[in-house]
Amino acid sequence: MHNRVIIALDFPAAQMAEQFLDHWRGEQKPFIKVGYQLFYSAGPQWIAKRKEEGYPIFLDLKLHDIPNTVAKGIESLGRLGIDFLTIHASGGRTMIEAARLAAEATAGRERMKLLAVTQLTSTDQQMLNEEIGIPGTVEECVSRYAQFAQKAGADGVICSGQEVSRVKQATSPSFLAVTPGIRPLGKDVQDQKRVVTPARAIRDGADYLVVGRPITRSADPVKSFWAIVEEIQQLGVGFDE
Ligand SMILES: O=C(O)c1cc(=O)[nH]c(=O)n1[C@@H]1O[C@H](COP(=O)(O)O)[C@@H](O)[C@H]1O
Repeated sequence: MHNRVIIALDFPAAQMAEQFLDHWRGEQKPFIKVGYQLFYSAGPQWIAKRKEEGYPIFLDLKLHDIPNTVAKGIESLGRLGIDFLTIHASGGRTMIEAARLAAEATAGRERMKLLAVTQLTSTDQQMLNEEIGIPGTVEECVSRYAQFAQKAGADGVICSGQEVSRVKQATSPSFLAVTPGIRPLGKDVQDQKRVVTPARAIRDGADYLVVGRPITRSADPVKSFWAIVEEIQQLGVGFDE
């Protein structure tokens, strides 16, 4: 169950990320997400090393470009052995298809899973309609993106916990729903807009939670991590681990 909570390692440098991971010494290795802040400074070899040490890795690069460029980028990442990779659903069907083919072509023992970002959890209804220019509700947009992302070959989506049940209805139970924008009760929402608690996200069908600052900025990160794991464990939802 602890691998259902993915820790966003949003740190500026390798050394800081390593110091943070030292808190887990002697504990089971957590599922870690490396975003581009850390990736750009620490580099691909840092990821390969963590993978060798046994960390499950979610590389969050949110690729969004013409199909050929995304495919070539994925080919370059192929040898790192990452478990999850993000691409933007708004790149369209052919971009996602090209990403899938590249992920298959570079797969070792296990193929990386491609997660299509639907609408960022920092986007609210008004921003979607007035700034981004997409009509309709956030839920409608997210479930439409999830449907075409599934048809194009994505393994799942990134969405907020607010849309997760609708995404599962629009796709299938095995299509992954990975939800950032998680805030335990009483925690500061910061720049996030569509937030839910860990329990609500899992109850509504999320497969994985992505949690950054509520753990990384905690005075006791391991305790904060386990508090979230316990909150979802209490729901008694069965996952195949
Ligand atoms: O792709 C992501 O992981 C992502 C998508 C999204 O819509 N919203 C979102 O917050 N994220 C990431 O999830 C993490 C959330 O961090 P906290 O807000 O600190 O919990 C960050 O690393 C974001 O980059």
